Amino acid sequence: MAILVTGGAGYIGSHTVSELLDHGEEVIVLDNLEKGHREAVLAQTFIHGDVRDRELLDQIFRRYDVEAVVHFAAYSLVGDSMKDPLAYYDNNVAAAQILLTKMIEHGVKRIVFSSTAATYGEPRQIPIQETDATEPTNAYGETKLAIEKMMKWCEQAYGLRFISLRYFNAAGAHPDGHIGEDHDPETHLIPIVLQVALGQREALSIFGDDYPTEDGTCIRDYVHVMDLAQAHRLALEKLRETGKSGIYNLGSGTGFSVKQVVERAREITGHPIPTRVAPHRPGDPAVLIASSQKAREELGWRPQFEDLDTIITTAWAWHRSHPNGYRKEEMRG
Ligand SMILES: NC(=O)c1ccc[n+]([C@@H]2O[C@H](COP(=O)([O-])OP(=O)(O)OC[C@H]3O[C@@H](n4cnc5c(N)ncnc54)[C@H](O)[C@@H]3O)[C@@H](O)[C@H]2O)c1
Ligand SMILES: O=c1ccn([C@@H]2O[C@H](COP(=O)(O)OP(=O)(O)O[C@H]3O[C@H](CO)[C@@H](O)[C@H](O)[C@H]3O)[C@@H](O)[C@H]2O)c(=O)[nH]1
Repeated sequence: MAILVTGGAGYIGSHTVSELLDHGEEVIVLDNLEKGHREAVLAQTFIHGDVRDRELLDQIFRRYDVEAVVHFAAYSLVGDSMKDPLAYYDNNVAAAQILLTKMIEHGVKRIVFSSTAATYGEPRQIPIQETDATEPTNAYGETKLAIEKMMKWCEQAYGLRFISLRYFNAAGAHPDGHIGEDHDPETHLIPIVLQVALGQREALSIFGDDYPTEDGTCIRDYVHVMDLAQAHRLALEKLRETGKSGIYNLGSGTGFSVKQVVERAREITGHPIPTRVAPHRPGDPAVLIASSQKAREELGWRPQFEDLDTIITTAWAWHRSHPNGYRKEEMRG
């Protein structure tokens, strides 16, 4: 029996595929490579195609004995989603609707889904718990929440079993150094900070220093990508063993401001990392910090790379050895 991983050529998907392979799972990756990288795909079976391609999904589900789907494929940028929400409804909500339809048609009833802290919006309490109100402040979070609700109704109607993992801010790289984060254009804080340290950018633009936080910059909960990968493996096991659906936060439980991240990166890289203050980015909540107690208790999640220094150190090792991401050899050659 195989696990179908959509978006397995992307950042979190590729690290999760690595984790699943290390634990003896058979993995099939489906990715359209719009954002992902062929070089990041560690699975033996790679299908280059789109989740919205109904015929392709029919072929995949007919040909392979798929036990469960891990669904990463999506658009995932807060700022982008405010400029073009319809693209997010198409690639996130419509794509999930097609995927779920085909899963149900072919009798595949287990899914682990990449959800997000952005489903909560501006939190009413910190740390955020799964039972807290979900009022997204950006279109991206809204699309992920819509998919969670779609899965809930599919459970009632068709017996789908789902685990939705609401990640906070994914960061870091595989400790082996062979895969890491490579988005183009890069918009995420930690890789941008490290690109400044590498001399690829002049300075970091801090999106607002007048938020209601101690130093005025946004606070986020950074969680190591390998810890996210572990949680997906455990979620699959949980679905197999209990058949119980659920929603789980995944974060470290500790928040760091943009300025604090820059400070730690200065220390670790030995580079001054200049910054300048820029306007707020639309859709950004001031503070997002997770309570991940439920994941620890019910999934048995045990993060191994919890502190920010480990996150930045593994990311720095990847960026230094792959200054142009997966295009390293090509650029040199
Ligand atoms: N990076 C984060 O901090 C973060 C936090 C919370 C949730 N998430 C979610 O985790 C998932 C993965 O995020 P990531 O940072 O690895 O992003 P990513 O862009 O690196 O990976 C997404 C992958 O999906 C592929 N893809 C997108 N649309 C597709 C489609 N229609 N058909 C086939 N393939 C398609 C892309 O080519 C890419 O390889 C996303 O669903 C995202 O919303 C990410
Ligand atoms: O050049 C930059 C980039 C980011 N930031 C700030 O840094 C923080 C983190 O930003 P970023 O790394 O872009 O992540 P988020 O916008 O918080 O979103 C990430 O984390 C969310 C969960 O919290 C996920 O849902 C998203 O998919 C993922 O992109 C935010 O306060 C940004 O305003 C800057 O100040 N300057």
